[in-house]
Amino acid sequence: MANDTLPSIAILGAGSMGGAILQGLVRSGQASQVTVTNRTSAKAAALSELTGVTSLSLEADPTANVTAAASADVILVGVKPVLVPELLREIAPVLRPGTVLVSLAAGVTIDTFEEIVGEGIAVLRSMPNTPAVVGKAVTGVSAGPSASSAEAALVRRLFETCGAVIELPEAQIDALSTISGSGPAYVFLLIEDLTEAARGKGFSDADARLMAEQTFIGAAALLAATGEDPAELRRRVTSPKGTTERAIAVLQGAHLDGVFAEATDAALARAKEMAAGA
Ligand SMILES: NC(=O)C1=CN([C@@H]2O[C@H](COP(=O)(O)OP(=O)(O)OC[C@H]3O[C@@H](n4cnc5c(N)ncnc54)[C@H](O)[C@@H]3O)[C@@H](O)[C@H]2O)C=CC1
Ligand SMILES: O=C(O)[C@@H]1CCC=N1
Repeated sequence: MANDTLPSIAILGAGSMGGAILQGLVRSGQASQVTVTNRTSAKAAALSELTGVTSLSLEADPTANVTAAASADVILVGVKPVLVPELLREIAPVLRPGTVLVSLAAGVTIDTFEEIVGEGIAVLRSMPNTPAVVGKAVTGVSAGPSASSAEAALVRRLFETCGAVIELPEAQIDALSTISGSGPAYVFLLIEDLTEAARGKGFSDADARLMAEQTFIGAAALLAATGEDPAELRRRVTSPKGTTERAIAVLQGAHLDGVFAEATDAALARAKEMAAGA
């Protein structure tokens, strides 16, 4: 329905994250017009097959970012954090009053955006994650002082095409990033390590992958379908005096909770370094 379609969108730097959002958006059927940019023509070609997507490369057209930004109502900035200021300086001259500018970048503040693009442009900061590809992202969104509540609602709607949205103050977005932004990588690491444990018990690569991966997929689907507390679902696997109990004791003895606290603290410290320009 026309009312459900989103205004025109540009994704500048449609790599792992920008490309995941692109796929979620296209999958939702709510994107009317999306233009994406990448450095190389090969990357651009890979995205040009998607319905309703115009895919440009800097290799073929060095003004691609300016072209894409000039035609969009909402611009997602998906380049690496270190490249953000240069990209903003490049597009600033073609931004129109009412353009909504959304950062995907870790550790780049709304202040940095506003300083470069000036007044009249609504700036919001987001922290999505790659399950956006399948519409199962978690995205944190912080609206800057320049963004109206209608603009914040529009950005929320855009990210809801890719999954769940949490609105939060900018002061908390780096902390959210350490959980859900980076989180898929933690899950994949656990899957890799469980697969390795299966290989170590003599299973073929194919069987080891199947048993580890399908266990994660099945457990996540069970959690989603039942809405039960994970601790309760764990209890249902852990028979008293049984085998799981021994394995859980080892994992808890290794202080997995402390390891996660330490890992997420390290990610948070890195976000602060990045915001300071390191
Ligand atoms: N990968 C992830 O899971 C997440 C990444 N982010 C943020 O997303 C941003 C991008 O990260 P990734 O997607 O992982 O990196 P990536 O390297 O996969 O994607 C960046 C893309 O930008 C393109 N690019 C480089 N220079 C460009 C330019 N001047 N103009 C247009 N395109 C250009 C490259 O072709 C590349 O495809 C970062 O700021 C990161 O902090 C945020 C949340 C999660
Ligand atoms: O690793 C990074 O810096 C980005 C932000 C969260 C996930 N990937």
